[in-house]
Amino acid sequence: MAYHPKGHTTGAAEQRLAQPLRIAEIFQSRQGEGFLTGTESVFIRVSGCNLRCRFCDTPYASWEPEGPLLTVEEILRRVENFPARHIVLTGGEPMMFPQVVPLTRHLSDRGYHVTVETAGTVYRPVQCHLMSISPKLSNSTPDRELHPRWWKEHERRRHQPDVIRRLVREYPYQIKFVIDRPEDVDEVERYLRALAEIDRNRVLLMPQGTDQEALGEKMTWLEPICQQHGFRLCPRKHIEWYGPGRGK
Ligand SMILES: C[S@@+](CC[C@H](N)C(=O)[O-])C[C@H]1O[C@@H](n2cnc3c(N)ncnc32)[C@H](O)[C@@H]1O
Ligand SMILES: Nc1nc2[nH]cc(C(=O)O)c2c(=O)[nH]1
Ligand code: SF4
Ligand SMILES: [Mg+2]
Repeated sequence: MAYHPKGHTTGAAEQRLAQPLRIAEIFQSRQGEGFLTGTESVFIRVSGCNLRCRFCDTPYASWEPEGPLLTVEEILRRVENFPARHIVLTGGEPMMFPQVVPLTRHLSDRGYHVTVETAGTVYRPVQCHLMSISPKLSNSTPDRELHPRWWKEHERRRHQPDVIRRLVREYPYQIKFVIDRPEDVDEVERYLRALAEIDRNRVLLMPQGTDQEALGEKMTWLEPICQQHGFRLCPRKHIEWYGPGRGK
């Protein structure tokens, strides 16, 4: 137990909540993915992830987490320097960190619309208006020979059906699957059969890729697959608008 200046003690949970968060970047851009595509938003990218996707487009927030440690108060101050009224809390994996609970509460109290981008492996009672879940399929697993430890941890952690069930029960949501090969859609269908509570109208299929060339090639076969299966296509518009790279 730690001494608290107001005269009472604080427990370990309270102490963790007061710890600063590592933040890879805070920037304003247009939401490029999902139901709110096109909406001007402030992106808060938390550094650190419990998974290691082979294709992760933000390795500076997962494989090699970067950025300064900022308190919730400092994050709120920085966010208020931007005009947008929508927030996208992303990462890395924001739901790993208990501080996102007070952060989302303060943002919502200040009138922001809050989207949380998560792989859906950890539950926390955040206060958000859209839970944007991107469950990780088998195509995300890193190479077993190159990364034996992360191969094992990734496989153990990536599929948490009880967390997904709770998130879709408690929040307005969208589900974005990353599709690398046409066969991945069979895995999506098996996934949705096993989690019958997911509404197919809320499912989007997103091509795997970090540049417009790769995304464009995959969309030639993904678009007709989406039509056949009745899923929405999620083209990752920010890459078309701004190109690859950080902070956009
Ligand atoms: C960097 S992740 C951060 C949030 C959370 N860790 C997650 O994976 O949902 C943000 C979004 O980018 C997607 N993503 C990451 N790398 C990608 C890639 N190479 N191609 C397509 N989508 C990708 C994720 O699936 C997720 O929807
Ligand atoms: N423009 C833009 N839209 C996004 N939507 C989700 C993103 C993310 O990295 O979570 C993202 C991003 O990084 N940039
Ligand atoms: S879960 Fe998200 S942030 Fe983590 S490695 Fe996968 S895509 Fe990157
Ligand atoms: Mg992104």
